[in-house]
Amino acid sequence: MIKNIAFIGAGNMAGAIIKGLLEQNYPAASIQATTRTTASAERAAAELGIHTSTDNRAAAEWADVIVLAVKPQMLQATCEGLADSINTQLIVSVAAGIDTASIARWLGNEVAVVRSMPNTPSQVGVGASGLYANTRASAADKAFAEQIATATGLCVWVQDEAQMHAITAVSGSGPAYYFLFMEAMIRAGVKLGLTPDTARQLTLQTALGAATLAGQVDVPVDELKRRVMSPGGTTERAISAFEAGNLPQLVEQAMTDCAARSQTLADELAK
Ligand SMILES: NC(=O)C1=CN([C@@H]2O[C@H](COP(=O)(O)OP(=O)(O)OC[C@H]3O[C@@H](n4cnc5c(N)ncnc54)[C@H](O)[C@@H]3O)[C@@H](O)[C@H]2O)C=CC1
Ligand SMILES: O=C(O)[C@@H]1CCC=N1
Repeated sequence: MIKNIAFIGAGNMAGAIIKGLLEQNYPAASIQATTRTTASAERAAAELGIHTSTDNRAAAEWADVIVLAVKPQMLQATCEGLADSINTQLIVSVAAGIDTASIARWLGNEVAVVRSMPNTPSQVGVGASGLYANTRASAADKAFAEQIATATGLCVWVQDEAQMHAITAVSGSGPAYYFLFMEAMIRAGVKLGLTPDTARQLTLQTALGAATLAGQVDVPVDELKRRVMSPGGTTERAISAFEAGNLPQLVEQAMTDCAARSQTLADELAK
């Protein structure tokens, strides 16, 4: 189904979703976005090929669906500025932390709100989004939010809004963990004598191969790991070094800190 979608904020995340939608042939004429300054609106229009402006209210009034894609710290002021322009539009918020009750309150209460936690691979059709809907959202609202999410990748619904913090820790922030790991592997490959280009190509293809294999065979990831590790061979040494450095515990700590930050944003900004 085609509806008019206004993105309030046209930064990294909105840009990734818009590119993903356009890639799926969603009509550019049915997407608008706003930014804070005229210069950034012009940049976004040139990059995305859609109508942009700095007029949140005009975009909201044009839209059937409003995607809130500003920083969490900007969300309250942005919603309060939009409140008079909200009638029957569906609100989709991608802001980390902030709960649907706060968003509805800032917009005037009787509002259907779907909270989405997408990630930047949405830009190339392999995003992963977690969705939660408030009780005002109809089946049609949920279906449209799901349409946006599935146009850009995989999506899962949660019934307990508190789980959005964990989703942020797994998939919202997750791409950055893999990029950090790739960065480290490329650097180590170069240190071991490869050219930067060769190290990069092999690292990226290996990440893609591992994720594709894990997704396509019905084998748990620990068993897939074991199948790479010949007893007394090379991989065993690498895995031993990761375990000696407590990599699994470090990952757990990082994700616990990430989820806690999401909760703190909610506590601080959504009073
Ligand atoms: N970057 C990511 O990987 C992800 C980000 N998010 C969420 O997406 C939201 C946006 O994050 P990013 O895109 O990374 O930030 P960003 O800084 O790249 O983009 C923010 C955008 O908001 C615009 N903006 C600021 N104030 C505005 C206002 N009053 N009216 C209209 N536009 C305004 C800016 O001009 C900019 O285009 C955040 O709430 C974040 O929690 C969610 C999932 C993943
Ligand atoms: O780092 C952040 O706060 C946002 C939310 C999830 C990914 N990026």
